[in-house]
Parts: sequence; structure tokens; C-alpha cells
Amino acid sequence: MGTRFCIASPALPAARSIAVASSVSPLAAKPSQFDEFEGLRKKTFLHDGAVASRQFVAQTSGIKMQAGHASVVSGPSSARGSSYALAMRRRPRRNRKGAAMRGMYRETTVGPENFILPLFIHDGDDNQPISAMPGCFRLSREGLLKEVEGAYSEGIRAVVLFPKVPDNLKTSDGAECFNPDGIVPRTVRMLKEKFPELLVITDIALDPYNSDGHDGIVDKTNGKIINDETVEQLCKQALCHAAAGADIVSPSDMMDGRIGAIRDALDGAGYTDVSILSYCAKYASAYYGPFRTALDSDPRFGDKTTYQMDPANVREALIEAELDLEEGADMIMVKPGLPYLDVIKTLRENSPLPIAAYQVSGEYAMIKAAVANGWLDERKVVMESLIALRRAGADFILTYFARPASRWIAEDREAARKY
Ligand SMILES: NCc1[nH]cc(CCC(=O)O)c1CC(=O)O
Repeated sequence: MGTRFCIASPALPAARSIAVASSVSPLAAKPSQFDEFEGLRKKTFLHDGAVASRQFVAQTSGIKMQAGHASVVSGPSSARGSSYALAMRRRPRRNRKGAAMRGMYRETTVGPENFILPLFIHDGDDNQPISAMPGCFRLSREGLLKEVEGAYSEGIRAVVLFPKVPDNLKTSDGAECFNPDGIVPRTVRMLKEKFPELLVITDIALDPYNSDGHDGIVDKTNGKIINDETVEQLCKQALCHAAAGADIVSPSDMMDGRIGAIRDALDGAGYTDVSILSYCAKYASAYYGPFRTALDSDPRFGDKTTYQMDPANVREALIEAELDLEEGADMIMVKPGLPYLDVIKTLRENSPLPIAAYQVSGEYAMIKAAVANGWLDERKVVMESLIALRRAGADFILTYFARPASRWIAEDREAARKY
């Protein structure tokens, strides 16, 4: 085998600077040097039947550099007639050589079946644009029906509702959240009637109904968010949504013990089929800005750091996931999405439950802003972000891009049948 190798004549300038190579006269390599190279070749990334683990390649990459020049083989070996060729058995590019090849072993896919479309609703006759979320609206009843019809025809089978509640219905205990004639239960009933197969998901938290703009009830004497009394309200809210026909209730409040309490309340009332999607690792994030503007739900004082998680932490997510499992959550969520891929991956590795990622309003706004400036290609960057969330371990994704992404995916699938 050693005789097959000789040093190629025109040494590359870069290769010359490599210690081993530069000491070798191009045309007069001595047998011992070939032997040395063969030895390296066998020991390292070039060895027969190599199953080169990443670690192995990393460990030997120094050797690879040194051997790089010596591995240049002679003889016309390329179509262009160049005599420059590397003796490498492992060429990862072979697996990327065409669309058919790449398609055959692609590890991650995403489709409309993985999407939940978040929808803003209000009690008005117009669709009101949301300034920091171009393409999203606070939808009227008619607007909502049209939107859902469109989404349904594109393959989307799940929506989550976020209501904009007028100020005169907001109170410090958020009691409007369990009014059976409130905007959410009314909308759930309407959607379930028109689209029986659609999964209708409701958000469980007080912030849209709370005059303090917090997810829980505020103790006026010290500004603290009262955990247990809030949970009592959340149970009533979940029961109200279940009675209206919600398929999944989704507590986004981050109070302690709410999953177990809501499960018990639902079961006690006979709603054993209503699922709970828990906002498990929900971070105190600045990426929620556009959403709060959309619902006018900014906290009136302070911030949400005593209940939402510190962006610096991941171990807390494990505690939340463990509690959610014990307390009866059917699925868990990480929120926001792209800045928290490590959290998704950690929970994927540690929880058996299906995992959702929420690509939140701020993530949407950033992409839209860059696209509006001509700085990013919307289709490509959106699809890349969705694939990244799935690759990290998300089973499904709440995304404001659900509709355009579903259309692009349908186009891609169609094109894949034709090339
Ligand atoms: N409980 C409220 C809630 N549910 C979903 C979001 C944010 C979603 C988004 O930014 O797209 C928020 C905002 C918040 O916690 O302040």
C-alpha cells in the first residue's frame, strides 16, 4: 500500500509551512517517511474501515494537519486533470452530493402537524394590526373564522387563543377569566362547533384580566404575587374553558402547584379528557414585549421575576419538569424558543413527556424587522429556526409563522416529487 503514495510535486504554499511537510523534499520522499505516514494513516482518521468518532477525529486533528501534505497522491485524479488529490477514505461530502442523497437521511423534519397557531382575539368588528408583529392582528369573530379556515386548509390542526380584554372588565382578582360568557369560552364554543377536529387550546393565567397586569393576584400590602389564591382562580378558569369545549388548557402563569390543582379540578368535574399543556420552563424574558403590547397586558408595576424563571438557569427547569410530570401534566413547554435550545434539549433528555417550544412574539418581531430591512431571507430563516427547535428536541412548536411555514413546506414537498 505504501508504494501508492508519493509526495505530489507542487507543494502548496500553505503546506510548506507545515512542519513535517516542509521538511520533505517533494520528489524524494524516503521510504521511511512513507512508512511514517502509513503508520499515521492507520492510526488516525484514514485507517481501514474507520468508524471515526468525533472525539477521535478531534484528538487526531493535529496529526491530520501534519499528514495533510504527505497524503497528496500523484496521478491525474480529478476531472479537471489536476494531479492534486488527497488520500482520504472518509469524505463526508459524499453524503451531501445531491438532494436525493440528503433527503434520504435527513434527521429532522417539520410540518403543519407540528404547529400550534397562536391567535389574538378581541370583541370588536375589525381586525386590528399589532404594530410590532406585522401580519398578526387582534381578530374579530369574522376575522378569526377566516383565519382558522385558512389555517385548517393548510394542515394546521391546533390553535391557542389569547384575548384582549377591555379595561372595564379587568379587576385585581381577574374574575372575568372564568366568566362563562367571556370572550374565550364564547370563542371556544364557536370554533369547536365549526371545526370539531381542531384542537382548541386556551391559555390559563390572569394577566389579560388582571388590572395589575400580573399572571397572579397581587397582595396590595407588599406587592407580592399570591400563589395559592391565584391557583384557585386558575382552577375556575380551567373549568370554565373545559366546559366550553377546550381540548387542552395551557397554564402559562408559573404558580407553584397549579398543574396538580387544575388536574384535580378537571377530574373532579368529569373533564378527564381535557389535557394540560404546562408552560414548564417559562423564562422571565424580554422577548414577550410585542405580545404584551398586543394584549395591553404589561405588568403595571415591577416585573415577573418572582414567578417566571431566571434566564441564567437550567437546573430549575428540571425541577419544574419533574413536578409537572408528578402533578399530571400531559405535555410541557419551553418558552421562549430559539434562545433556549439548550433547555429544550435538557428537558428532552430528562422527561418522557411531549415537549413544545414557543417561538414567541419577540422572536417573530426580530425576524420580521430584519426581513423588512432586506437583511434576511424570510422563508429560509423561518424554516431554519423551526428546524432548529425540532432538532433540539421540540415535538411541536407554537409559532406565529405557522401559516406561511405550512405553505412553504407544502411547496417544498410538492417540489420534492418533481425534481
Ligand atoms: N401568561 C401570559 C403569556 N402567555 C404567553 C405569553 C407570551 C407569548 C409571546 O410573547 O409570544 C405571555 C406573556 C407573559 O408572560 O408576559
